[in-house]
Amino acid sequence: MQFTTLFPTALFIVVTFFFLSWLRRKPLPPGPRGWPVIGNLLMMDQLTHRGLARLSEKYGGIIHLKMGFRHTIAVSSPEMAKQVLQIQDNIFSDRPPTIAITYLTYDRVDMAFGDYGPFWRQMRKLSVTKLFSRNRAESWSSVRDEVDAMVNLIAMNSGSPVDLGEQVFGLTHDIIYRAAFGSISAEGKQVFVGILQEYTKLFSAFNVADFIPWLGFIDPAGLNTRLPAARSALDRFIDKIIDEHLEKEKKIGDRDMVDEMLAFYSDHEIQNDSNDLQGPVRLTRNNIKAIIMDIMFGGTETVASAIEWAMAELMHTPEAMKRVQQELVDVVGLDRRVEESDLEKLPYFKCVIKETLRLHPPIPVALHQSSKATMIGDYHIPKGTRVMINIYAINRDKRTWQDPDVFDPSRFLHEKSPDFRGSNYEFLPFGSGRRSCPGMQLGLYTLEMAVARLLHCFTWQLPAGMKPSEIDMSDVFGLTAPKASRLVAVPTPRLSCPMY
Ligand code: HEM
Repeated sequence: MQFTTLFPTALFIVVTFFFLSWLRRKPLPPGPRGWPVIGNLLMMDQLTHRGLARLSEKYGGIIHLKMGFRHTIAVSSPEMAKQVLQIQDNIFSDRPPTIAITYLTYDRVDMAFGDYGPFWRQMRKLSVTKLFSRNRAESWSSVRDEVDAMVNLIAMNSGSPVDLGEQVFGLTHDIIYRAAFGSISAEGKQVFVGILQEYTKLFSAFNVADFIPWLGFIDPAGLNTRLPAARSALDRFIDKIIDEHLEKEKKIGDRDMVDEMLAFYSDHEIQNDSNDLQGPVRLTRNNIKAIIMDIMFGGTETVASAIEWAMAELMHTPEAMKRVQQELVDVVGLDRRVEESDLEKLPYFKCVIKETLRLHPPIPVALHQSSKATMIGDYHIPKGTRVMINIYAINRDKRTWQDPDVFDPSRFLHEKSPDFRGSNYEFLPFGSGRRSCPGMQLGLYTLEMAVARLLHCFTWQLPAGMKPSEIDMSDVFGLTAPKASRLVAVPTPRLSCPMY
């Protein structure tokens, strides 16, 4: 056959093939129509837990948005969450790499932001067995000591309004700072909290280059200078701590999280795509710094916001407050402090904790990414699609929960009520599957000890005749969803034993 006839025939076959596969391709999930090039970028301010919940009422449990060049889906029903977190967990366990995250985590050499793979599995194993394990008694004792210190401080100010929000955010910073670095230097903590706050702002800042890469020169938030400044501040701070730790050998019982990681320290740069799962774990300075930031992000705002929400919901619902405080009197009495061993004997208190995590999941939207193209139901999900799992919307799904927006701890008294350990997809405060929270035990312990002691040691009143219905119950959306305004209340001691 001559070239002049061969070429058009081949071209016809190729074009027909692509046209037919395009026709056969399944549709993307439903969602609002976007504009050419920018897609749905103008809806950016609606992509909060509440905004996405509203969109899902209109379009269903899975919706598609095109953010610039990026396919994005939002999952807001238990059935769709099960698809992503269990049935196709192997495909949906990557994390979306934004420019800020990649830079601030030294190219994602940590656990929380790294993609699923052999390196991530090694980091996860190290975290679960060495850092967050119940066997690391030091972390658990730092929780008890710091909760006691907070209660003592509040007792000294009894009768006057206390900014409970500020107290509990300070508490979780102290706990994690001490568990990570072994000390509680006030000056060091202040510098570190400053770095942490800037990291939080940078992680959640909108950067148009994440969606349309050639628009990177538009930088209204000044990210191009703020990112290097934030990372250098962290380098200066943690390098000094690592050097100090390397100089001092510590006994097993005195080891903090940095000591635990330094046991795997290597000066040589390692490949984070290494397939060598059998070989020993080796950590560079950058790994250690990035993992410390995971622990700080994972363990501070999440727990603090849950403690503040529990207290706010109880003050907003006086019958629930009365019932939980009566249970503490009946089970523990008023002549000693509530201890860890009492917690299992406090069924209503446990329900208060669950109901708080249902209404106010500390991470309202979990972010994942697909590693290859797949199908969910009849919908096509392209490779590299960003997935927003709307835990907030799932925990308030009308089909599962009666009066979903009402704070009613007794709904969890029923034997068959869902549990939060990851196998009930209608209640997911800690996520589920491979990327679920590795710090759940430590987080729950802190949350329960702090709330139990605040409720047992004091009665709480609102300041200056304020009514429960006047408490501001709105939240702000970021990596977590804390109360928009701090909870202020007046404590009166109620135990007969000395408080400080
Ligand atoms: C009430 C307390 C807490 C809640 C509700 C919570 C919730 C969550 C959720 C929803 C995720 C994401 C799951 C997903 O992407 O599917 C997560 C991940 C994570 N959490 Fe927690 N968390 C809490 C406390 C903690 C604590 C105390 C730590 C550490 C000290 C921690 C460390 C982490 C880390 C490192 C990840 C990332 C895991 C990975 O990507 O593999 N969390 N947490």
